Amino acid sequence: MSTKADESQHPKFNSRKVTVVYVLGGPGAGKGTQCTKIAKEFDFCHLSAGDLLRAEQNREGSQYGDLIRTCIREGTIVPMEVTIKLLEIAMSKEIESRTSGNWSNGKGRFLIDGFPRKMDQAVAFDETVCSASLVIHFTTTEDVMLQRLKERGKTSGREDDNDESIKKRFRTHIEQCMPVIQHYSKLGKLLEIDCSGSIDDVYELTSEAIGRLLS
Ligand SMILES: Nc1ncnc2c1ncn2[C@@H]1O[C@H](COP(=O)(O)OP(=O)(O)O)[C@@H](O)[C@H]1O
Ligand SMILES: O=c1ccn([C@@H]2O[C@H](COP(=O)(O)OP(=O)(O)O)[C@@H](O)[C@H]2O)c(=O)[nH]1
Ligand SMILES: [Mg+2]
Repeated sequence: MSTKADESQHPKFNSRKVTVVYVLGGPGAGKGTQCTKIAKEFDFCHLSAGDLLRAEQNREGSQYGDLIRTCIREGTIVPMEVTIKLLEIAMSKEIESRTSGNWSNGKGRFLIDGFPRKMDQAVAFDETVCSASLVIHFTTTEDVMLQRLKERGKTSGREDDNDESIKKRFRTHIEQCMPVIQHYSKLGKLLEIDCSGSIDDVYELTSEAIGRLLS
């Protein structure tokens, strides 16, 4: 994978054709869980930035494997060029592969889960790939997130679902991700959803918001 900038006109996807929803929230808030459900009901493509990074980390021949592994373990943010390129490639592939229904004529709907987590990524993605239509922020306490991560850690096999990494990820969320959330709040694109309740309760609120966006 090369991160060399291409020379096409920016942004790559027109936000009137391609609907992008960023899904943010602290580690363990339930972003992935809600995105999976929304993608099924509303014909969105769910792209988890973390999953794309983990796949790139494990890809034979990747020049970014060690960098990604270190960032994930330390709970820091991988340089934006890497993550943006992975997302852009995944979006292009999905649009090319779908030719009917909501996706005809190069249209598309994407839930971008766990991205952008830092201001530089937010500005660069909006300007060069696609401007987000909506930003969902799942909010709850660190205690709730910690319990969920501990439970997930029993089976996830993730190198960052341990006490030390979790502490660092909480700090990164406050220091790097909260400014992104404030940025979208100022732009009037932010929707905060309390995710303290059950998966079904949170889904009810989330699906209502997506329904409004698409209506
Ligand atoms: N509303 C909820 N109530 C209880 N557990 C939840 C809820 N949402 C998600 N979980 C569980 O918490 C863990 C973290 O959820 P996940 O979707 O992976 O969060 P994130 O992607 O934000 O880190 C998973 O084990 C998931 O099954
Ligand atoms: O845009 C992103 C998204 C994720 N990550 C890294 O990937 C890790 C795991 O992200 P993921 O979204 O999978 O974690 P979750 O919040 O779902 O637990 C983060 O802590 C970061 O180190 C990153 O660098 N940039
Ligand atoms: Mg996740």
